[in-house]
Amino acid sequence: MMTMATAMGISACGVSLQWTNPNSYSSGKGCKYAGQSVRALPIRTLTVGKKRLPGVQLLVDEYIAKLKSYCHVDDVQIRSNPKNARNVMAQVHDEDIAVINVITSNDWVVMLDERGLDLSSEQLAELLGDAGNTAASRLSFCIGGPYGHGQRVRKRANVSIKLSSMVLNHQIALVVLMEQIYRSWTILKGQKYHH
Ligand SMILES: C[S@@+](CC[C@H](N)C(=O)[O-])C[C@H]1O[C@@H](n2cnc3c(N)ncnc32)[C@H](O)[C@@H]1O
Repeated sequence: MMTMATAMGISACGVSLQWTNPNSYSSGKGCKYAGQSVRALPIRTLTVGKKRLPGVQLLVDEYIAKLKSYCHVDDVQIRSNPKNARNVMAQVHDEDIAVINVITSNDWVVMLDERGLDLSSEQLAELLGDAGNTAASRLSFCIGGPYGHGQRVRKRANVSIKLSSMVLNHQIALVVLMEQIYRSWTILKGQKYHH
C-alpha cells in the first residue's frame, strides 16, 4: 500500500522528489492528524514583490504573532525584477534565480499558483503534518512575482497549490496563505477556530 510519504514523493533520506499523488489526501472534512502530536517544521514564506501596503504588513505580522505558539514563521520578501530587466521573460528568469538561491536542499517547497492543486483547509493541514514527517528542516511557501514563477522554482517545488481559481495580487495571496496556515494549525491541534 502506498504510504503518505511515498505519495508525497519523499524518500527517507531527502526531500527533493516530486509529490505525485494528491488523491491520497483525505477528502472533504476531517484531518488524519487532528489532535495528534505533529512536528512543527519552521515555515518560511518567500514572496516576490515590491514594497507592501501597510495594511497587508499588519495582517501578515498579526498572523505570524498568532502562529508563534504553533511554529516559527519567517516572512521573506524577494525584490521583484532584481536586475530591472526590460522584458517579461528576463524578469521571470531573474526572479526565479533570486528565489532558487535562497532555497536549500532541506526545504520542502510549496509553490503557490492559480493552476495548482485545489486543497481544502483540512488537506492543507495534512500537508503541514506530512511535511513534518519528512527529513525536511523547513517548509517554504513560494509566492511569485507579477508574471508568476520561473522554471527553476516550478521544477524544485514538491507541490503546487492554488488558493482560488481566481488570480490574486501577490500581497493578497500572502495574507490568505497566512490565514490558512494559522487555520491548519488549529485543525492539527483540534482547536475551535475551524468549524
Ligand atoms: C499576480 S500573481 C501572478 C499571476 C500570473 N498570471 C501567473 O501565471 O502566475 C503573483 C503570484 O501570486 C500567487 N497567486 C496569485 N493568485 C493565486 C491563486 N489563486 N492561488 C495561489 N497563488 C496565487 C502566485 O504565487 C503568483 O505567482
